[in-house]
Amino acid sequence: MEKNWCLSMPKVELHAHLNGSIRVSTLLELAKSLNETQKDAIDFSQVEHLITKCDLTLTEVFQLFDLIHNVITDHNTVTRITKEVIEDFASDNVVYLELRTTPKRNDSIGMNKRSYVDAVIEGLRSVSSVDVDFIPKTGDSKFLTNDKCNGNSRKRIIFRLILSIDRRETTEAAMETVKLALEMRHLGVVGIDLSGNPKTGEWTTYLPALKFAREQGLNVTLHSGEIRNSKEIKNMLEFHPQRIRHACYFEDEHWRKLKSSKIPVEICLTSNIRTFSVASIEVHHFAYLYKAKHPLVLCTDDTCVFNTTLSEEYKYAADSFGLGRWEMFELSRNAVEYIFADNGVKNDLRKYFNSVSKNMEV
Ligand SMILES: CNc1ncnc2c1ncn2[C@@H]1O[C@H](COP(=O)(O)O)[C@@H](O)[C@H]1O
Ligand SMILES: [Zn+2]
Repeated sequence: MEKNWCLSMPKVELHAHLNGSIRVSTLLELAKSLNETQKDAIDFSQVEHLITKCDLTLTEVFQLFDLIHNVITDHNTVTRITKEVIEDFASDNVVYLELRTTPKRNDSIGMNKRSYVDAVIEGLRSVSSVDVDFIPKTGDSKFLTNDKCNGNSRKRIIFRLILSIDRRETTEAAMETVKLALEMRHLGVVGIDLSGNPKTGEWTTYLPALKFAREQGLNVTLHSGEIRNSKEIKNMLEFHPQRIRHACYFEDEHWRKLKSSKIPVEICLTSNIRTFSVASIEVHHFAYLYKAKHPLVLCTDDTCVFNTTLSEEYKYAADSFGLGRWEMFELSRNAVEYIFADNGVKNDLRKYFNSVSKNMEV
């Protein structure tokens, strides 16, 4: 058996935040240079400290996000980190990537939500080491079949974007994000996410925007159950989003509702363990849901913040729950059923996974 089969296996990533997935070397380089030019703008030693810390409380995770956001302030940097994040996922053999990011404003440099997302799209266009398929097409694209050009086959990745609403935002700002997502559907925006510090704000603030998104045919995914909040979890499940993330603090009533609803769960093992949202890997709900054959997708959340990759998440699950190469391949293949891209992309991916499945049998 190949040594690093989790790496060579094709994978589908459905839950990764752009700014949380910035390359560590890039973050340190940018933070250092900002610290040298504007001493008061950032505390470099704090970035270094948090980035190398093994366990981070949720409060520290959100402190780190604030530091990252202090560094990533202009369009060119947004473009650069997007390009690098895609290159990194492609090297990890991710063949379909749904990246999410919160559109931001920075009035001092004329950045608005639209220009922020334009800078992300510019990042997709600027990737040269792999082919990035982000424009939705009609019909079968056969995108993942190897295109032999002068004897060289190029690596390809299918990419779709989800726009996030941060729990610090207002109803109006959330609505602006949804309208932007609708305007940018032709550029591969497929859904809306509600994320941000779970200790902040009320999710009902965003209900009008989330309902509007759904009415207009956008997919919705919610961060739910990252902290104990029984009423919010119950109401989120009743909203019936297309996917849900975390599910750490679910109670019996929530599990029953989740299982009968068949809402797929985006599972980020390292993120849950490192933030103490789950006490230990032995009691992680992955095992419970996997046994119940509930729809599941393994994801990274924030590769930079949690110092992980999708291959490492696969290895972690395989080692922790005694799953073999074929079971992990099936987990990856099943994720195709829960992507937000259209049926054309789904069919392409199904065919692709079928074509490589014989290499995965032990
Ligand atoms: C650890 N678990 C988590 N729980 C909740 N929200 C999270 C998160 N990890 C990331 N984010 C959300 O994603 C933003 C960073 O990426 P973008 O600036 O949008 O690209 C964070 O500020 C937070 O709102
Ligand atoms: Zn997340």
